[in-house]
Amino acid sequence: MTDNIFLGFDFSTQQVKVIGLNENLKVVIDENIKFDTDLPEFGTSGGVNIHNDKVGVTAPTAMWVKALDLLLEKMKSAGFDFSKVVALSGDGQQHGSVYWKSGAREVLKNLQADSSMYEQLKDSFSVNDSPIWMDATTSSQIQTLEKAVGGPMELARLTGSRGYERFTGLQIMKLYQTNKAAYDDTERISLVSSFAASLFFGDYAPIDYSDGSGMNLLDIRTKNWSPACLETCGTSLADKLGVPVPSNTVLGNVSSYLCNKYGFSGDCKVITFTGDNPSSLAGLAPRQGDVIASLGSSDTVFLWLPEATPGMDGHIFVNPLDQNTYMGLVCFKNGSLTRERIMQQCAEGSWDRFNDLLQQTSPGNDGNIGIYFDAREIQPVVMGKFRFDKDDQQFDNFSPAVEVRAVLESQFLARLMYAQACGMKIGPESRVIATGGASANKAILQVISDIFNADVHVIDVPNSACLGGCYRAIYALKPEGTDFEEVVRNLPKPERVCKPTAGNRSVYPAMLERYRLLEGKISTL
Ligand SMILES: Nc1ncnc2c1ncn2[C@@H]1O[C@H](COP(=O)(O)OP(=O)(O)O)[C@@H](O)[C@H]1O
Ligand SMILES: O=C(CO)[C@@H](O)[C@H](O)COP(=O)(O)O
Repeated sequence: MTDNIFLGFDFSTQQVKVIGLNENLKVVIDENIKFDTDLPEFGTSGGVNIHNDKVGVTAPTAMWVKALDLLLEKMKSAGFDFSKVVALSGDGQQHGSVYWKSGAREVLKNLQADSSMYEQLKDSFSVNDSPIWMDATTSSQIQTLEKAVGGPMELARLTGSRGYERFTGLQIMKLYQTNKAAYDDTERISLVSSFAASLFFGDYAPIDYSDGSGMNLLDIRTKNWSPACLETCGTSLADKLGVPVPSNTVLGNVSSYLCNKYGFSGDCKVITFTGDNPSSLAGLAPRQGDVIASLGSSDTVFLWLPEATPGMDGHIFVNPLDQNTYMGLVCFKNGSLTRERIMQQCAEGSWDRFNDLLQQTSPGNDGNIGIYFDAREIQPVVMGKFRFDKDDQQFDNFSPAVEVRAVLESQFLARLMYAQACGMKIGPESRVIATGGASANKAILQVISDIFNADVHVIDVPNSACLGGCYRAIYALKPEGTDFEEVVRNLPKPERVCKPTAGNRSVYPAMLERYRLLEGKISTL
C-alpha cells in the first residue's frame, strides 16, 4: 500500500469544495471556500448575483479563480502534501459558461508561481459575469433554436432536451445576438467544469460528453456537436467550443504553475471534469432502479438509464461512466434556497426549530398546500407564492408550522410528479439515495420517503459530487476495459435512514392529484 492520494474538486453554485481519498478510499482532506462569506468582495448571495429583472442570474467568473487560489492556500496551510496526489478530477455546476478572450490561452499556459491565478487571469475573460444555471433570460433564443431544428421534440431527440433557458447553447446565442463584440473577442467557450479543469491543466480543457449534454448543442447519440444547432447559435462556434471528449479522458499532467507553487508532482494526472450531477452519479455508484435526490442549491432527481428516451419533460445526458448509456434528470430551481428562506422567516434561522415546527403538523397538512417559486421555476415556468386551504381557497399567509410543512410537501410532490412524467419508475425495490447539503436533515428525508413511498438512503460523505471526482480519477488510471464497479466494490453500502411511515401511504397519492390540479391552475393565473 502506498500513500497515493486522489483529489475531487466541486465548483458548485455556492462554494468550491475538495475531497481527497487515499487508496483505501478513506477521506484524507475535506475543505471548502464559500463564495458569500470567504469572498465578500464579489457581493454574491447564495454564490450568485440576481439582476434587477429577477430573471438574469450570473456569477463573477474571476471569483471562481480566486476561490481556487484560496482553497489551495487553505490546503497548504493545513499541511496537505500535494506531492502525493497522483490524479485529480472534478466537476462544475451545470450549464454555466465562461468566455476566454483572445490571448487568454497564452496567459493560462504561462502562469508564474510568484503571483496568484486570480491576479494573472482576472482580465482574461471577454464576459466578466458568467451566466449560470439559474438564468432565465433566453426564451426568445429557445424559440429560434427549436424552430431551426424542427420543433421542441426534435431538439429533445437530438440533444436530449427541448430548449431550456439555462442551457448553454441558448446563452451563447444570446451573447452572439446582444454583444457581438464580446462574442468575436472570445477565443474559447468553456463550461464551468471544463473551465475548472483548465485551471489545473494550464491549457484549455475540452468539454466532456456528459456535461456537454446540458447545452442543447451536442448530438447525444453521435457525441459530436450538432451542425444545425451550432450554426443557429453563433459563428465559428465549433472552434470556440473545441472537440468534446469522453468523460474519463486523461488530459495530461497538472500545470507547471501548480507544481512550482504548491509542490504537485509533475506526473500528477488531470482527468476531464464533468457536471456536478453526473459527478454525483459516479460518487453514489447507484444500482439499477435507484433514484437519486440531490438537494444542493438546486433539487435534482436523476437515475442511470440504459437507453436514451428523450421527451418534452426532463433531460437526457450521456452517462459519465459509460458513454454508451445515459442518465435521466429533472431539475428544480427552488430547492434549498427556498427552504432556507422559509427556515429564516418561520424558524428563527435554525434548522432544528424548522424540524420542530414540521412535527407540529401531520402529513397532508390538514389539506393546506403552499407552492413557493421565489425564483421563476423551470417547470412550471412560474414565479410567486401560492397558498391554498383544503377547499382550494387562496390565502396570503400560513402559520409558521403550516408553512414549513407546506414547502416540503409541495416541493417533493413536484419532484415525484415530474420524475414520473419523464419515465422514472418508483417500485417496491427502489431506493432513493439522497445527497447534497439538505440530505443532512433527516426530517426532510422522512417527508421524501413518505411522498415517494420508498426507503431513503444516504452515504456517509454528503458531498457525492467531490467523491465522484475522486473515483473518476482512480478509474481513469485503470487499464482500459476495467469496470467502474471494481473501483467502488469495497465501499460501504448506502445506509437506510428512513422508510415510509405506514399510516401515511394513503395521504400522498390523493394529495399528488390535488397538487397537479393546483399547479395547473397557478400556471394559468
Ligand atoms: N440541516 C440542513 N437542513 C436543510 N438544509 C440544509 C441543512 N444544511 C445545509 N442545508 C442546505 O444545503 C444547501 C447547500 O447544499 P450544497 O450541496 O452544499 O450546495 P451546492 O453544492 O449547490 O453549493 C444550503 O443552501 C442549505 O440550505
Ligand atoms: O441546472 C442544474 C442541473 O441541470 C443544476 O443542478 C446545476 O448543476 C447546479 O447544481 P447545484 O449547485 O445545485 O448542485
